[in-house]
Amino acid sequence: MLDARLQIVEATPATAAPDTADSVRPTRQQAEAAVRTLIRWAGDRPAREGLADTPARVVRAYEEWFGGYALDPEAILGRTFDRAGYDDIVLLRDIPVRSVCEHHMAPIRGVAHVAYLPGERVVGISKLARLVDAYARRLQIQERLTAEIADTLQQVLQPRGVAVVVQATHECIASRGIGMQGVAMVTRRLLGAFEQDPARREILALLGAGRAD
Ligand SMILES: Nc1nc2c(ncn2[C@@H]2O[C@H](COP(=O)(O)OP(=O)(O)OP(=O)(O)O)[C@@H](O)[C@H]2O)c(=O)[nH]1
Ligand SMILES: [Zn+2]
Repeated sequence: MLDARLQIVEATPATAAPDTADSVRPTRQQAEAAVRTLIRWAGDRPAREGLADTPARVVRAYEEWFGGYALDPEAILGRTFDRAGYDDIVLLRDIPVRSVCEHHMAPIRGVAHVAYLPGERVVGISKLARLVDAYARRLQIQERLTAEIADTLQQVLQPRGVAVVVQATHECIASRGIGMQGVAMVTRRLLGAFEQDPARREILALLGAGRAD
């Protein structure tokens, strides 16, 4: 039974319109039609009363969950300030991470800790949280999310060092597949001065997560 349904679904791409090309953004109407398809795939009827407005809601929700594509992470770090004589670690802890795994399109939830050792300039601390959010609200794997946050901060601000740790749970592990709750994934990227002791040891002690030793 399941195989028969799969065959039907797989047969349709032959009739797909050219506007399904990879780089072309569908219209809102097309996106809503795709949601109706998924509702039918789930086994329900998009026309029933309770689901009538669901495709429009889901499409609006996607604009929030995937709002990161419309943001320019480098521009977020555009305004900087003189470091005012401060030259030690700046750390923003427990920045909420709300992302979506690119393998299952299931939620990734957790926190990011973002630290840097200032060069000449510092950045407004809210911008570190905005930077995390701009990359999180895309289809991601945690490794890329971590690397993108660190690399952008290093490239734009050019501090003496950058450290990013992300700790998150993946709904695709918790509610399907292996079905294990409470499993956390920890990723980190240490750049510049944080690549070597003593700065490496200090930042890992401060972060208390993702330690190598
Ligand atoms: N490295 C990495 N893997 C991830 C991330 N999010 C989800 N995954 C994993 O991506 C993998 C995809 O593996 P596949 O074998 O192609 O997919 P699957 O059959 O659904 O795998 P299972 O989840 O084991 O049932 C799974 O092992 C997921 O746990 C992530 O951020 N980073
Ligand atoms: Zn997944």
